[in-house]
Amino acid sequence: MSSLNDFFEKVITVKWGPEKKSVDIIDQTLLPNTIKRIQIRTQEEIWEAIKKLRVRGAPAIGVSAAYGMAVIANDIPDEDYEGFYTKFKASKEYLATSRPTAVNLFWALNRMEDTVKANREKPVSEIRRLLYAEAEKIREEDVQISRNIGETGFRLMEELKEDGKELGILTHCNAGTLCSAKYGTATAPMYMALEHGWKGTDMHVYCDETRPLLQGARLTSFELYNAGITTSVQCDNMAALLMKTGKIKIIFVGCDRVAANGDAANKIGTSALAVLAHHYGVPMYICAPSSTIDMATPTGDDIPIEMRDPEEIKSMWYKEPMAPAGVDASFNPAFDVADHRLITGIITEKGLCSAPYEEAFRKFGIK
Ligand SMILES: CSC[C@H]1O[C@H](OP(=O)(O)O)[C@H](O)[C@@H]1O
Repeated sequence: MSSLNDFFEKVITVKWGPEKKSVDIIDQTLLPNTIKRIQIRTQEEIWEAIKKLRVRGAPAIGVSAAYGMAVIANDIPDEDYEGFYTKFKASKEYLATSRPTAVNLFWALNRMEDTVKANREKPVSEIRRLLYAEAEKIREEDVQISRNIGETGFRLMEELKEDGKELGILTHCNAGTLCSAKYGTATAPMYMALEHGWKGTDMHVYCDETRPLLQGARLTSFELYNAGITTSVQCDNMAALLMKTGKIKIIFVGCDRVAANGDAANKIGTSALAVLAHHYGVPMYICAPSSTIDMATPTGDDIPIEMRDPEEIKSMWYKEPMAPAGVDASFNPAFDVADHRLITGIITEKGLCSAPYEEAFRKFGIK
């Protein structure tokens, strides 16, 4: 699978910049037409990259925040612990304000801070080294987490595959390599299918374009096409007819935060997909690294939903604003919550969770 790994290398979301003094990310706002890598170093540059979705997707936000804290810590001049930690914590709390929904951001930042606090007796120079190591550990863990999720998802695909027919799969937004360290979450089953010998034509991935920022059309179809997987894009409002006409046999989506009861926050439109999938009897799976499951959040009603600039609806991707001057876009929530009662299963790296979800999470040791 060298060509696929070559592609993954080309679009790797987060890696060290020169001499590890910056974070090198692919600027996803320019994809698919321009593949441009940028180096970010200061807390302001890292905050802006997350806020503007130059790097995006819960796992990738976590990894980039971890890498970001390592390079920020490297630039803190203080050699005394108190001075170093004070500046470190201020930067950590600043990065935590970049986006509110993806719990991976906070989980990764806390894990970096824990690394500092656990080694307070060591020289600051050693703490800086340990922060780089912890960031790389978070990244390496994400690769294996994706593979585990992918293997479980692939087994579900195998159960549905009919000889000689392409398996119709629907995705929403981008939960692919561009939202993670390598294999993604919702796309990991497709990538594992290729590793298990499936041909790209054994499946057909229908990518919701995913208004307003078009992560599906711009990013997921870009990934899957380059992986040689049959893929097409459709308007979000076409998913119902695809399900009604039997084209979709399974749905895989990512998530930004899963509540303890299994309610899953994901890109806006996911809750509608869950209602449609339940109505048409199409199995729908949330692909969720356990770091995205937040047992401290009881239900989906408690998940903070990021409200973005409504201008993204009116003028993004249009030569001219789509609505008459003076007509404002009403609101622009970046996420909504799929009701746990409509979700067929939640695929974690520890295994497939079925309802009742809180019980299933606890059985897998998810705290
Ligand atoms: C598995 S993370 C992918 C998840 O993140 C996306 O949001 P955004 O592009 O705004 O970062 C979307 O919700 C994806 O499903």
